[in-house]
Amino acid sequence: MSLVISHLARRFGATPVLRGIELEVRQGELIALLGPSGSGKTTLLRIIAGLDWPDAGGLSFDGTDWLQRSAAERRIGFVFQHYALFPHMTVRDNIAFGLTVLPRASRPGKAQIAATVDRLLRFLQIDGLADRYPAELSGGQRQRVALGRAMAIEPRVLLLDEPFGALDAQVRRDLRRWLRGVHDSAGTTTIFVTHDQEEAFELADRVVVMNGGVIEQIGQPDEIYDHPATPFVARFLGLTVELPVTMRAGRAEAAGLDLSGLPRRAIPDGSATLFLRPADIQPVSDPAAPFRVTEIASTGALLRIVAQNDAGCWIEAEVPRRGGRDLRVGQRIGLRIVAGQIFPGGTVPAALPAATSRTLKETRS
Ligand SMILES: Nc1ncnc2c1ncn2[C@@H]1O[C@H](COP(=O)(O)OP(=O)(O)OP(=O)(O)O)[C@@H](O)[C@H]1O
Repeated sequence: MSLVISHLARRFGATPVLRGIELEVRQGELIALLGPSGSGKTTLLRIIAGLDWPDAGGLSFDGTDWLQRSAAERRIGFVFQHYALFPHMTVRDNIAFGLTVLPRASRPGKAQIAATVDRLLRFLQIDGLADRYPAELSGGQRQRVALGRAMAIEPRVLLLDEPFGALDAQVRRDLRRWLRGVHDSAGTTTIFVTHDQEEAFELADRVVVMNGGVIEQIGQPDEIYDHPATPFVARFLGLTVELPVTMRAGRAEAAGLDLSGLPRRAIPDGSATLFLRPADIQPVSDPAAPFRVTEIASTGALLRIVAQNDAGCWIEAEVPRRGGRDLRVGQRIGLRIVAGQIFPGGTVPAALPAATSRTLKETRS
């Protein structure tokens, strides 16, 4: 029983917002749609819910064409960032709502609805709140109730649009763990939208990275984190240092950098760009090296090391505080690169000397 999205396209006026989306979500999976603002995540979710319609493409569930089915017929549970619980109803009545408005033929009896709500209240660990009104709840408690309300109708697919977006960091973390537990025990198929990487990576079985209405990459969190498929995904996931390198027989080379730790890549000879995280750069004391430490700053557990070469270009590395204790401003260092992703072609301005680097921050400013 999977949800299959094929060649889906949607435009608003002349602006394409979804461009050929292909995605299959398996029964019981928890999928995160991750991407910057405006990448089309909510539009995709609304189309799945039956609240909006594509201009082209298909959407089916368990072999049934959902584009021929109304929102109600699809039996979707939807939780929004600011879920408007009914203020004049208790938590219990809010959760029961979806069941009480079902068509008479499929509506359970009163006693059955009460039993379902009781079960959900216990399951979601909010039974102590059953008789409160929404105004008497914290933001996190409200979102738990909102999820209860969405789950009461036993949805085929549960859709969550930035459900924890308005909550503070600690509550978000607690709710994430809680949601993962709820998802696993209930066995629902869940798709949630977020622009928070940490949330997507901690929660999801698979992450779908979107940008400008297309899917840039689909994969398990580790797979995407370690092997971003495109420069966009690399930058989005924090590989913010971009170095021009030259490929020779699958190996990257750049003067002043030790790239021998990187595995061989099937990339044609010629210019390429190495993307990496500041933590992937290890400074090594070397009096003959072209880089000199210009700045050492503490960010708490980490030291941020800025080094500049004789051509005046700089690179930023992050090392654990203990590992960087012997570094001094003015010292010459070699830079050993321990991980990174290489894409063919140069994305750093060609005017930069080949042996140098800048962080994206500088490149963009
Ligand atoms: N009803 C509409 N009419 C016109 N343009 C729209 C409409 N709905 C969305 N858009 C545009 O479509 C694009 C994608 O919007 P969408 O809400 O799907 O993005 P998103 O990735 O969910 O962004 P966010 O994280 O900010 O919610 C945006 O540029 C938005 O302005």
